Amino acid sequence: MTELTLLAPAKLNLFLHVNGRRDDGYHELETLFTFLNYGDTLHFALCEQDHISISGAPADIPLHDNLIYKAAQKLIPYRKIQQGLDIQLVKRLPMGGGVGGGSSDAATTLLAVNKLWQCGLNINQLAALGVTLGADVPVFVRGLSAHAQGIGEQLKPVKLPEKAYLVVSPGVHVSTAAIFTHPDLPRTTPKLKSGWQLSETRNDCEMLVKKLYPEVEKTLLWLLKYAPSKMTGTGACCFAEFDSVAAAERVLQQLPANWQGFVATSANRSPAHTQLDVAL
Ligand SMILES: C[C@](O)(CO)[C@H](O)COP(=O)(O)OP(=O)(O)OC[C@H]1O[C@@H](n2ccc(N)nc2=O)[C@H](O)[C@@H]1O
Ligand SMILES: Nc1ncnc2c1ncn2[C@@H]1O[C@H](COP(=O)(O)OP(=O)(O)OP(=O)(O)O)[C@@H](O)[C@H]1O
Repeated sequence: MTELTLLAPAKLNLFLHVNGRRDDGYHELETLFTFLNYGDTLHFALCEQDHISISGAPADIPLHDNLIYKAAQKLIPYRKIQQGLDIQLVKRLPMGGGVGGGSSDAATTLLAVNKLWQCGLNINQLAALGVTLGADVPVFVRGLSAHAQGIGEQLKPVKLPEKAYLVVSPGVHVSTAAIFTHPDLPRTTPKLKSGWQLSETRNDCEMLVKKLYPEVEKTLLWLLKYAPSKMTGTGACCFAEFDSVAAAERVLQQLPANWQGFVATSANRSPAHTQLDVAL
């Protein structure tokens, strides 16, 4: 195999509870991850030059800071093929949107490059490399919708009803680090007890982000007119849940002009994994 094209799907946090702060500054979380059949596309090709090049990346991310580059670098010690990589990125996911775009790009890179360079690492090894790149990377590497604890890396796969989602990006960039270091973030939600229901959950970051970014509050108020809605991750994107793609599309048609949105179905298995199975 010399080339691979894979999706780097979006994730949604169907809820996000902050249970406490650890000594290293990271937060103990409880969250429910699902994947969407929508995301960035990454094309990987082996090349003769021993380099890693990326085309199509947003201009404001220097090559060495790109999580795609960092993920490929992690695999260099394991490669069996002395060839470089030319990577093409089609960026669709809003950055700093809470849909995990950078983390998903990193995970898709680990999955694809592990094959192209014949590294032979298993999923546990790739997830362990992934968490050094970001707390959200392991769920994308493992590729199963999951209930997560720890910093988001302790994953228990769960089967969720597959729904249609309208995801709206209010056009503001929220820094995950800024939210997690803010003094007003609530950090004391108790762990859910067994038998918990989604109706008893929420996104603990939502109130603070709405206060700091009025556009996020406006977006949620607008979506709530049509369907149950929440913010994902630390924002800024918000999502509304529908029983059909057609119902979600009807609301997308009415989206105010200054907001971006997309409709996608959820998936219990990451589309990157499904595509990888087909390619192998
Ligand atoms: C909020 C979520 O999107 C929920 O899925 C993730 O937990 C964030 O995952 P991520 O973007 O991959 O996070 P990282 O790149 O590891 O960290 C970004 C910033 O968020 C903080 N952070 C992240 C995850 C976590 N459990 N506690 C934290 O306090 C980190 O200190 C860091 O300053
Ligand atoms: N390939 C990449 N795609 C997007 N962002 C990247 C990438 N590489 C590095 N980054 C950096 O990571 C930051 C966070 O990007 P990302 O889109 O993952 O945010 P997010 O959706 O809020 O993530 P999360 O939900 O995991 O908090 C960006 O602001 C950017 O500086």
